Amino acid sequence: MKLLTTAISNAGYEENKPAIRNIDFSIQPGELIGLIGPNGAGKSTTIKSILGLMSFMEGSITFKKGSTYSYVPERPIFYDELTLWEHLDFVAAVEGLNDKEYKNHAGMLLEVYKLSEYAHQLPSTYSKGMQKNAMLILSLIVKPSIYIIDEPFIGLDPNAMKLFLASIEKERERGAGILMSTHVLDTAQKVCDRFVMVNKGEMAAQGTLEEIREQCKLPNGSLYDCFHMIAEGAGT
Ligand SMILES: Nc1ncnc2c1ncn2[C@@H]1O[C@H](COP(=O)(O)OP(=O)(O)OP(=O)(O)O)[C@@H](O)[C@H]1O
Repeated sequence: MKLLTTAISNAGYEENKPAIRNIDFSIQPGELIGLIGPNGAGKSTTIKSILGLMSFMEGSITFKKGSTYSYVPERPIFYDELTLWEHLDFVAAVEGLNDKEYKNHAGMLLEVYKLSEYAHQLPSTYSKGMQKNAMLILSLIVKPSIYIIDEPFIGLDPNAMKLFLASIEKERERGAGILMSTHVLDTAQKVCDRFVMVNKGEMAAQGTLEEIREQCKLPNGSLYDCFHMIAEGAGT
């Protein structure tokens, strides 16, 4: 039972100028997939294709019937004039969440992420890490089937990183599937079930670390070694 299947023949920003080609993978319930690749490889373009934001795309993106998703962008985006609680109320209204349930859930998340005392302030007054956590809370209260998370680790202190990993672990146990793009390879190696490695707009390797190692012919390599092999076309 797949939550999401991508079969992107090509996608780009201008007609007949594909930025990515042949990106085919799927996400199962409870899986955490790492989308890995050097700068400019096509990770964001892959995410934009899944979100239906590319002007030019051939192929298909198939969500399991009834699936919902939350997208967590790398750089948080907020409404200038709404406090965090007002953002939470807004998301709850749009998603039709049960009032009492979401308020309890949001209160608990604000407590965990140490944002309770800031919840009635504008997120624009928060630090970068606080903004990132606020954005995450807004996605968590929806309890979607799928999370699409762009570079979650940048700007998080070690404690916030631990909290983030605990939150996504809980969501996986609930059966959510997660696609996460990141450059933080040592953490990705520890937490992801499978990887999709893109390079120069194409899928260079995919699978478990074991499968990626085989595809890169680096039987004992780390994810970083495999990344380096693919990005530079070099050995370890
Ligand atoms: N808005 C845009 N208009 C035109 N070309 C773009 C645009 N955004 C990205 N590209 C091109 O698409 C290709 C893939 O870029 P993409 O942003 O998907 O890479 P990425 O893997 O997310 O990189 P990074 O790790 O640096 O964020 C690059 O050649 C880039 O120049």
